[in-house]
This record gives sequence, structure tokens and C-alpha cells, in this order.
Amino acid sequence: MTLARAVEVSRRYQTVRALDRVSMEIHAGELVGLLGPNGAGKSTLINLLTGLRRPTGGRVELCGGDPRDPASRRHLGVTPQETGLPPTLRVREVVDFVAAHYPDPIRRDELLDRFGLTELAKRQTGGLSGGQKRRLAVALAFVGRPRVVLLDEPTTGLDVQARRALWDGIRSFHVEGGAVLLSSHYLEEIEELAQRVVVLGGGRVLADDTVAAVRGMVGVRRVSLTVGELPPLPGVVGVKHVDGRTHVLTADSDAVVRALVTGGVDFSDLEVRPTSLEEAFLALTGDGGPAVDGGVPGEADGGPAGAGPKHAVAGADR
Ligand SMILES: Nc1ncnc2c1ncn2[C@@H]1O[C@H](COP(=O)(O)OP(=O)(O)OP(=O)(O)O)[C@@H](O)[C@H]1O
Repeated sequence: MTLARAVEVSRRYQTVRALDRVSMEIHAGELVGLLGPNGAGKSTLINLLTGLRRPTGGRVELCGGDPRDPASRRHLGVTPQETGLPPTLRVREVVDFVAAHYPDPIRRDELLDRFGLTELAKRQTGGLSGGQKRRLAVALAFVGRPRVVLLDEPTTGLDVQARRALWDGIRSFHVEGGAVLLSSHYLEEIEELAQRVVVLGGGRVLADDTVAAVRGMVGVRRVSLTVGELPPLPGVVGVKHVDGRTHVLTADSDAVVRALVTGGVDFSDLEVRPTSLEEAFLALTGDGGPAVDGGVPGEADGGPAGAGPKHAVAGADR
């Protein structure tokens, strides 16, 4: 069953084309990652699916209807990118307030426990840390026992522990059959949680597949070595220098190794391995990409030439 759908959806803001004929679906029970650099169109897509904005082309559906119709949103839970909480209310009061809007809300204690908020139940939200507020804001999306939850960068600004607490809450909802769309700059997060990943870039869907398949599509490998100057090498997508090691991202690791050997390059400790999703992402989008958590910021030297997404829906340059 399809719970949310975008069909050839476009959205313009004056001269900015935020989304350009985007099609994607979220089915019951799926946990889908929405990945893309700043300005890719992630929030715009979520805003269209939640009925906050209208598409300028194409159509969106939520639970079989128009998301702008309140009846379609009855089974929806959302946490937008920015939220506000009434500062004088206590955590448990905020949960009760939101729960009062639903016919069959989740028990407050259960919700707080799922999201690691039990200890904070009696605290006024104005006194919570930024990360604690964010966890509460995300937990509130689940109060009404939704069928589908859309989370716009739920863990931005959270430390590792808080992020894990949130992941646990999201996972427990998913295990019980709930569908989730979660946008993120954190590729490790998508890898950790999602079955499917939709990669957006420049308002277009660059790929829509399993995490493993997206990595496979890019086909980029990382050749790591200790070396001085590098000669020109075939199929190189990017070069990084980290702690005295040189990491070459390439579409053809065999050709790179052959070129190193035949070119008489003085190198040591050569290692070839598959890319992380982060690297796949950089190769798909062909730019520096977003700030990534715990990873090396984008240092791709060039576009995806030679390593372009073989089966991606659309090239980044279109
Ligand atoms: N209200 C608006 N008015 C004008 N332009 C907008 C508006 N909202 C978004 N945009 C533009 O549309 C494009 C897509 O923005 P969007 O916020 O959807 O991207 P995003 O992928 O969510 O980015 P981020 O990761 O930075 O949140 C950007 O170029 C942005 O500047």
C-alpha cells in the first residue's frame, strides 16, 4: 500500500526550481532515507507531502488523498526542520497536549521511554538543551500512532548518544509496521536505519534504490596509499589527503593500480576497498555535498565524469 506519493512533482519559488519532476513513493512499513546536499529540495518535498505547500507541477498524494485535506493527514506524523515548544510547559504536559488531539494516542510513559525522555518528563521545555528539545519534537510526531512519519533532518545537532536514542525510537515504530521518510545529511544515519534511499540533487531524483544498490551504482572504489606526488590517473572522481595517506576515489581501481605500477610511482601500503555511502553520495552529486558527521567533508576534485551514476535516474548535471 502506498502511503505517500509524488508524481512528476515540480516546485518553483520565483526563479528557483526547488524540485524538478520528482517522482517517488513511500509504502506501508518502509523506512526510506532522503539524502541530499543543502538546497537539494528535501524540505520542499516533505512540505509538499505534508500539505504545507502546493506543487507548481505534478501531484502529491498522502494516504490516498490530497495532503492539503485534513482527512488525509489523520495518519501522518511530522517533525519539520524547525520546531518550537512552549517554554513553560513541562515535557509530559507537551506530550499530553499533543495527545489530546488524537483519538488513540500512544501512552505518554511509553513514548517517553521509547525516545529516552523519561528522566526529563517533569522538566519545563524552556530549560531543555537543544538536543533534548529536538528529541522531544521528534517524539511528538509519533504520539497519534501515525501510519507514516516524515522527519526533516531529525538528528541535526544531536550528539551521538542522543542520536542513538532517537534512532531507537524511530526503529521501534518501524518494527511495529510504521512507515518513515527521514531526510538527513548523515549518511551513516541512512545506512543505519533505512532500507531504501532516495538521493536528491538539484531538485531531481538522482537515485532511488537500496543503500547497497546506490553504492553499487556508483561503483566508486577507494584506493588508499602512502605516496608523494600523484601522476594523472584514469577515472578519478576525487582525491583526499588524510593523516599522511592519499585516498583516490575512482571508477576503475584496477586501471589506477596499473597506472601507479607502470608509471613507476613510489608508493607503499596500497589498499583498495569499496566506498562508504558518503563517498557514493559525493560521486552521485558530483559536488562537495553536505557537512557530514564523523566523516571527511567533501573533497571531490571533479564531477562524476567517468564514474557517473550508471543506473541513477538522472545525472547530477541535468
Ligand atoms: N520559501 C522559499 N522561497 C524561495 N526559495 C526557497 C524557499 N524554500 C526553499 N527555497 C529554495 O529551494 C531550494 C531547495 O530548498 P530546500 O530547503 O527544499 O532544500 P533542502 O534539501 O531541504 O536543503 P537543506 O539540507 O539545506 O535543508 C533551495 O535553493 C532553496 O533556497
